[in-house]
Amino acid sequence: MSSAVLQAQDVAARLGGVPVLHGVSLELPAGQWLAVVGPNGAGKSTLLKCLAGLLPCAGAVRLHGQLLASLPGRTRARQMAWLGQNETAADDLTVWDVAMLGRLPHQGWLSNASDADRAAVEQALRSTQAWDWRARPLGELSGGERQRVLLARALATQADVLLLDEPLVNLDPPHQADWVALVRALTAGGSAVVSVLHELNVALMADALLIVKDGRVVHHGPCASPTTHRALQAAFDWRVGVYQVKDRWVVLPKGTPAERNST
Ligand SMILES: Nc1ncnc2c1ncn2[C@@H]1O[C@H](COP(=O)(O)OP(=O)(O)OP(=O)(O)O)[C@@H](O)[C@H]1O
Repeated sequence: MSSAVLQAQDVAARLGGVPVLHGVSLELPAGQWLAVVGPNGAGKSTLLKCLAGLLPCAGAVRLHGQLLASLPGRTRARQMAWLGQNETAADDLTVWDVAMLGRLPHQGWLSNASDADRAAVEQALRSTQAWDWRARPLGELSGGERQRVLLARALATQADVLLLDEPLVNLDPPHQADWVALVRALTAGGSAVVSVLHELNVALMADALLIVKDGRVVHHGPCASPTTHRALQAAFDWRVGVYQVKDRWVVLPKGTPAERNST
């Protein structure tokens, strides 16, 4: 029996009748941060939606060992939180109410929010520094502020698996750093996080990198491994370089053919 909190076996998906994901398998242990990277159109968001059970797919996805398809919707929503790409949310809802949406899987039909719900929402809003805006309508916020509120909604669920599609969109560098610290705190507490990221420098701070290209996993390995770095450069047609700066790995675009030919 696998100890993975999330497991995908031979997952394949079609969009508009076109196959876009082919035979993806992965295992995510508790306490791990997995970054999913790859070129535009590679199938990263499609994979994340399949893992979340938001898109019909072939193969099997298991959450805590149970087939996702066999889990009641509320159970699944309590165990797995979701932040989608370009999410729309009702702009006239207050920040507080948007974050409270993350508590819906915990609430009874038509029942009021409990003390536990309110405490979870406060903690989530404070952890993304969105607490001060709690009475403001979502529609009044900037792109980055809005993203932090939507992240708080996912955190308020207190799920132990978080699936986040481009969570850093619109976040300035200090808030990207805060996001990394938040993810580290979550994984230290035993949660597992899967994040689709275009910010490769941040992705290389994860525990493991899943590189997707043309709908297939071309590499899955530790972020510090030279094999992973080579696979990352290959996935981007050697148009990026991976360099060590102090104790970090950074990725830089290679502009000219001469740069591309250099190591
Ligand atoms: N409704 C659709 N019908 C056909 N193809 C689609 C449809 N929606 C998406 N696709 C295609 O599926 C592929 C995978 O899309 P997906 O959004 O998963 O890629 P991605 O890796 O997340 O891309 P990006 O980095 O640009 O966000 C793309 O080639 C996209 O054009």
